[in-house]
Amino acid sequence: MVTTIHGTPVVPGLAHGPAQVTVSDISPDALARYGDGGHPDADAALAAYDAAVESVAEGFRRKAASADGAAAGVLTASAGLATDRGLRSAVGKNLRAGEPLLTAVDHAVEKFVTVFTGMGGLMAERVTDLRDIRTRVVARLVGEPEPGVTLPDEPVVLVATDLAPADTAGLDPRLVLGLVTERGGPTSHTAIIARQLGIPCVVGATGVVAAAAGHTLLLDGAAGTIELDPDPAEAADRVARDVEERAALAHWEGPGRTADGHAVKLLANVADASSAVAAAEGPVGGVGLFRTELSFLDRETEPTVEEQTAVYADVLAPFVGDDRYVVVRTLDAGSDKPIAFATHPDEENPALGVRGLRLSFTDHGLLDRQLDAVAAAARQSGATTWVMAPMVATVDEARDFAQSARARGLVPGVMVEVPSAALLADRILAEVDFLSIGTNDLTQYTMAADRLCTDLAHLTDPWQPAVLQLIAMTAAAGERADKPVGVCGEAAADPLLACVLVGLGVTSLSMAAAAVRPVGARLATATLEQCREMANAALAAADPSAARDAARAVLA
Ligand SMILES: C=C(OP(=O)(O)O)C(=O)O
Ligand SMILES: [Mg+2]
Repeated sequence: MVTTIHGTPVVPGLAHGPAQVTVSDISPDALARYGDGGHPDADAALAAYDAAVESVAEGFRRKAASADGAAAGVLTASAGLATDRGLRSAVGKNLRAGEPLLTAVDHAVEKFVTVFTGMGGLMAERVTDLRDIRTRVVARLVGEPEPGVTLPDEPVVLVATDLAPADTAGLDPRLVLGLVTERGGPTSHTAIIARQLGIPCVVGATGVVAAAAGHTLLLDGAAGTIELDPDPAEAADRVARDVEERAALAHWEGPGRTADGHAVKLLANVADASSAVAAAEGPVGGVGLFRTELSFLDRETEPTVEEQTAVYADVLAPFVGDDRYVVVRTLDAGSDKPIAFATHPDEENPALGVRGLRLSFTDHGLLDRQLDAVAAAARQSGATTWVMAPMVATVDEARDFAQSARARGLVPGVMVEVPSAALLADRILAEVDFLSIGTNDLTQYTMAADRLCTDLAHLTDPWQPAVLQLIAMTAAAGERADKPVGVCGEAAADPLLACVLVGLGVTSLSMAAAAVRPVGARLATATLEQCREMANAALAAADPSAARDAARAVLA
């Protein structure tokens, strides 16, 4: 019987290939097994060191050959550092003094670390590289895979405990057919990058690292499953059908609607002018979330109104006309998005602290100046512009924001990210013109689980029935008030969940531009009645996995 491991599905698609296991630590068992290495003398131990170092350096050289610019330079320098003669002679000296090989390497590297640290500046920065080289050499010696992502020669399914941003950013979808991690949730860094690259991905797959090495995997990014050594012919057949289906998705051109013609606005989440220009080329009805704070991550001081106006106008400009509109979110500084000029320092618990709209409690000028800039950018560009506030928890907050926005001729809305806002959706909608549900934070606050905490990935899952219930309440309030209620968290990018959200009554879905076609194509296969059935089935399920199965069963 085929062994199947379950995780959280993140990017739909099938991937079939050998597992390449990426580890961040060398297992204590492997170190213990290696012991003193059993080398007959110092020369034999040094020869083993040379062979390990050469493999590590060769790995760096291969990576450098397929990288460009600064990355290639760094990798070539690492290859040079690994084979450094001074380091080799320090290892040799320690061996001749009677140290076992692993200790000799450790002590030699630490000696160089001390020297480099003392030199300061650029040399001190190489300390991290030195320690990375030591780990790689030790891994080679004890017969474990090198930590970090090593570039595969043939297409693989990449398996890791977790991936660093630098590891994921450079992944080549032609060589990495699929991605599976033990840790991380749907909003983790790995998930976001995989979605952008369109690589089928499952996260939170407990036990996969230990189980996958040496096996061929069939990863199903829609079901969240990883099958070990499936029947090759059957797997190849399933993958071929999936490739065909995905190719069909790539041709979906909108507009967003269900199979029976119920219209749903499909919008893009953007961070700056270049992502706005790219998104505008796709089949989107506009922007459902412009995260303004991301333009100011490196600013020490608040940008002037004129500076802000220029930034916002560049994002608005590509969306003028064609019934398109842009929802600008005011600064969501604080917690996971620290902004030097706005974030309150030294908070005990920043996720529950002064973030988002709460910054205006003590500094209303910050919000006023931003709204002045958004209004000026709207006039300059001629784009239909809505504004919304993040982290709204009370009706008073919504009213205050709406007054400030309307005074400048802007259409006001608020995000529903805090359960209190969902519970009070009717009363909040009496103050504003639309709601946008931020499922990333709504899930975090509903489940009391830090969205960045990889150990709680099963809780930070928007398929949690409690989260779906709050979305249902919010959408129902929108229907009663006849005002739009959208979703702009990562949940909107999940094609199956998108159908559920529409069934719950959500009127627009905003997501990474790369997700729009798969979501649009899936939505076009379900009638509104089926979406409602999926929503009811998901709401009634006991947990996220049962909710997914129940929703899928409606379409089967
Ligand atoms: C869209 C959201 O906002 P952010 O991810 O920027 O916090 C959200 O919380 O779902
Ligand atoms: Mg949020």
